[in-house]
Amino acid sequence: MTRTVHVPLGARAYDVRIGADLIARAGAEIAPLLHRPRAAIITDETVAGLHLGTLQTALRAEGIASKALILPPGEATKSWPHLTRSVEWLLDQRVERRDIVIALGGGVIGDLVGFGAAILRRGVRFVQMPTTLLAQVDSSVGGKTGINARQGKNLIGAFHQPSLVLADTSVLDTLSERDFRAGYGEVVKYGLLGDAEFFDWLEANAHRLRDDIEARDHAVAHSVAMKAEIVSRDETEQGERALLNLGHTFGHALEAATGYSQRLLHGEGVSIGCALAFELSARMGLCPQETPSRVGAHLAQMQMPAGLRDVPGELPDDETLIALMGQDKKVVDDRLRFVLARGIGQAFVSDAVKTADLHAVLSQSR
Ligand SMILES: NC(=O)c1ccc[n+]([C@@H]2O[C@H](COP(=O)([O-])OP(=O)(O)OC[C@H]3O[C@@H](n4cnc5c(N)ncnc54)[C@H](O)[C@@H]3O)[C@@H](O)[C@H]2O)c1
Ligand SMILES: O=C(O)C(=O)C[C@@H](O)[C@H](O)[C@H](O)COP(=O)(O)O
Ligand SMILES: [Zn+2]
Repeated sequence: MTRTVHVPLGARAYDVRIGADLIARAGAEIAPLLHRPRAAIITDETVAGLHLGTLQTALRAEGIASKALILPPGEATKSWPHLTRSVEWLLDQRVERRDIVIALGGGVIGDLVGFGAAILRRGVRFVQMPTTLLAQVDSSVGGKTGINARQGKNLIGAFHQPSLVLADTSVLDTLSERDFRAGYGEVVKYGLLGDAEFFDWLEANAHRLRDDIEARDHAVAHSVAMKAEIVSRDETEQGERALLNLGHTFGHALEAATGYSQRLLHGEGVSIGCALAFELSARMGLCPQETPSRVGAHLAQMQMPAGLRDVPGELPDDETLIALMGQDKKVVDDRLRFVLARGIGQAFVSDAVKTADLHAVLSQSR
């Protein structure tokens, strides 16, 4: 069964199609968007080895010719050199303003290619074909695109909505345990930020997501529907959309501190960040201590990292981590703003965090 979530953004509205074997049906899904029968695909080496052939065959079956650029896998690819390489390759392919670029891969490829599409000839359309759990529940939807800087995560980018998202949930079978688990960090985030019932469901069912396609499709579709609702009300993060950043002030600082390396994946940073945001909320008297304990118990049950102690190797001191948080895009007038919570599913944005509480939460988790 294929589920469809519509993202109602007026002239930039699009569908997110979710279900098994969508890559094999991609030609028919994409053909109506094309003005001429050709498409440029950008992907990474791992995904190319596993799924590019299926995509190109599906396009060919509909008479669509395609060329592919294959980039190295990993967070380091979300950087200037690979942006330059991608955009220059697209220009070499003579991709025109009415053509379509396909991003086939995880959040790294989606963010990079989406940004490339945003700036190519001042904006060409693109299709997200997310192949990780993280990309299917989060990064392929909502139009945040960009690359990392030495100074911080996603600091160079643009809002550029895709024209279509095809989330083939069967491709998650080939994902490593670690990447699947990291993606779960963004799934659990939705329950924690705004849907206590979904968190209850995850407590009971999350262990089934890896092997049970029905449970997986439900979790992906529910997450995407939540994101679509928030994004449709606040496309460019003037307010409510910041809730989707739960856990990210901590997580992004940790990713920068570990050099965007395999030491800490984005979803792992988000998992740690969510745990710390709830600890901070309890310390500030916003919610009872039982709430972070419940969050921590679920993360432990799912074998998710939940503290600084779970990051392998040395981390910088608290001052350095807090300085890294200073580059967060939620900062206003030099003041950090955190997503905190009054309970599970009751997140809000606050600029009232005392540095002493921040230090206490960070050092307690080392
Ligand atoms: N734009 C947004 O709204 C948004 C939201 C969340 C995260 N992000 C960004 O997403 C990125 C993380 O994305 P990610 O976790 O998907 O990482 P990723 O793109 O690096 O993918 C993780 C790994 O899985 C491999 N892979 C991908 N699909 C596979 C498959 N089906 N089978 C086997 N291996 C596969 C990749 O090659 C890679 O090695 C971060 O840069 C983060 O900042 C963006
Ligand atoms: O879509 C959003 O909005 C999010 O915040 C989703 C996050 O999971 C994602 O990691 C996003 O890229 C972070 O945004 P940023 O503005 O803090 O870079
Ligand atoms: Zn994220």
